[in-house]
Amino acid sequence: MATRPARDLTGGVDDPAGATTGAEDPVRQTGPAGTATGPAGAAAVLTARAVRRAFDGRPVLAGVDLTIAAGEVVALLGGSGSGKSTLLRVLAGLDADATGETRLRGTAAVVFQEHRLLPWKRVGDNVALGLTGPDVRARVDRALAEVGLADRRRAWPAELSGGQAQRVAVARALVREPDLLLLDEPFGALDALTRLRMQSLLRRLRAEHGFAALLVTHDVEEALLLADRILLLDGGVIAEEIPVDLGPADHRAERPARSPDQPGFGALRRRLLDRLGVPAV
Ligand SMILES: Nc1ncnc2c1ncn2[C@@H]1O[C@H](COP(=O)(O)OP(=O)(O)OP(=O)(O)O)[C@@H](O)[C@H]1O
Repeated sequence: MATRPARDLTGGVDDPAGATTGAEDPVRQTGPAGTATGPAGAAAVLTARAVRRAFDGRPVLAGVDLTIAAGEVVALLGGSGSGKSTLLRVLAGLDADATGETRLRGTAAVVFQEHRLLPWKRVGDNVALGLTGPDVRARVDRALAEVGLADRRRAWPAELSGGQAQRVAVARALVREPDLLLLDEPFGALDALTRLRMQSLLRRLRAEHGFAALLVTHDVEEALLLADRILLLDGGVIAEEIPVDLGPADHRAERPARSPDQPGFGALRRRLLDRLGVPAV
């Protein structure tokens, strides 16, 4: 039984700028989230219950439950093939074959590891895809300025570096003023320095816009620096929930408020790596 989703999911796979979930989607998507609350007592921006997905009869998601509070940054960790991307696609409304229930309050936008820009459209037109209204140009300009690319509106995607293209992908998500950003390894393909810059950009944008985020990452350190909470996906379920008890991530700060050198960081890092089966070196 499907209900019409009260959500506007954009930046998706099939239509990078305008993917909205269909009414036929068997994941029951309802909204608004009503009285559901997240762990901190804040209203939930996303609630998922009993999400299941199998491929060729093999269950990958076997009853995932999760809640993300408004403004909360949650990292999703798990071994390779544990189903992180599958879960993110389901939550984004991009998987018609999953079952369960998701509730989104507001708007979500997705950023993938690959920028997924349309090569035949200029940067500004990529960001504007699917938007309507008299102020589209102004919104696009603002979003590009926020990611530091105000001067690249008329560039072609092929003229951009990997990091710049990923910034455009972030602008394309941002311009939709999302309540929730779904990030699937968004910096995974970037070199280490660019990755740090993108993490810093994400922190600044999060501070300015207050969106919640679900960040799929392989990088335990990235999760510990950015997230309020870490979810571990294992055996098709959220096997563990780890509050990041290292002080607030404070996304407003110029520099990361947390550091790998601070007390407790190493122990938490080791615990997560152990949990992921990564041997100590
Ligand atoms: N379209 C598909 N058809 C068949 N199997 C799939 C499909 N998509 C994902 N799978 C399988 O589901 C499992 C989970 O894949 P998924 O990409 O969600 O894992 P992941 O945790 O994101 O992995 P990684 O960390 O390596 O990116 C894998 O075994 C994968 O082969």
